[in-house]
Amino acid sequence: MTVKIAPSILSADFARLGEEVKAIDDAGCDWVHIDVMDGHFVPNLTFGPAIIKAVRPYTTKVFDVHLMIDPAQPYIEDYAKAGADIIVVHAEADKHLDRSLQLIRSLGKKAGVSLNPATPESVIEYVMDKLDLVLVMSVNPGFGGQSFIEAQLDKIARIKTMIGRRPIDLEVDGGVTADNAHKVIAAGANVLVAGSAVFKTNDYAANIAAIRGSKAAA
Ligand SMILES: O=C(CO)[C@@H](O)[C@H](O)COP(=O)(O)O
Ligand SMILES: [Fe+2]
Repeated sequence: MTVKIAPSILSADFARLGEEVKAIDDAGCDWVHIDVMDGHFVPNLTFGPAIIKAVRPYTTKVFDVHLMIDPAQPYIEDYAKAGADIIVVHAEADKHLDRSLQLIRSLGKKAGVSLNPATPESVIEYVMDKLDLVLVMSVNPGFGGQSFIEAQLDKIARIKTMIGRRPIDLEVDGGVTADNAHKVIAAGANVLVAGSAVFKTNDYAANIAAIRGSKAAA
């Protein structure tokens, strides 16, 4: 299975965001992960659609937009127009998840749902046919640089079983590093988000390659 790496630009230099997006593209990333936070669903504030639109010309790679906002539904169209390719809403922030997923697809975008660490996988059982991606949060959302919550490995494996042969990506976000990525992949993930592990040094290509090549310590 080919694993995709989606660097989170939450850890990029915001003063040079366009150049940073180009740099991770040049460094061999697969997708660009964009963390949208509202200071309400999560205790932090980040980008709105205007910033996404501004950095869109710096790469042709997939924009994977992780909406940590409540409510999300009224803003979905704005993020679609700004240049998102995948729009991910949080199950906990959406009273009408089924409707949001339908809306995202009706705008011609891929629809994803994200689950906080304490949220059970059962919330996606009746929307499987409307999903293109499931994002398992392996930290509590809001900040980069936190430690991976090991209990999520079991949830990743359960969701992998639920997905079966459906064409649904299984993305894992939070605390993913070259040291633990192999466990996340073994549990069933095929898309890894990494913020601090990619942007920690200037050699983004080496950092991405290290996550891709992650192996258990001998
Ligand atoms: O959605 C989030 C945080 O809420 C993530 O996308 C983080 O930005 C990942 O950062 P690291 O844990 O990899 O540093
Ligand atoms: Fe994220």
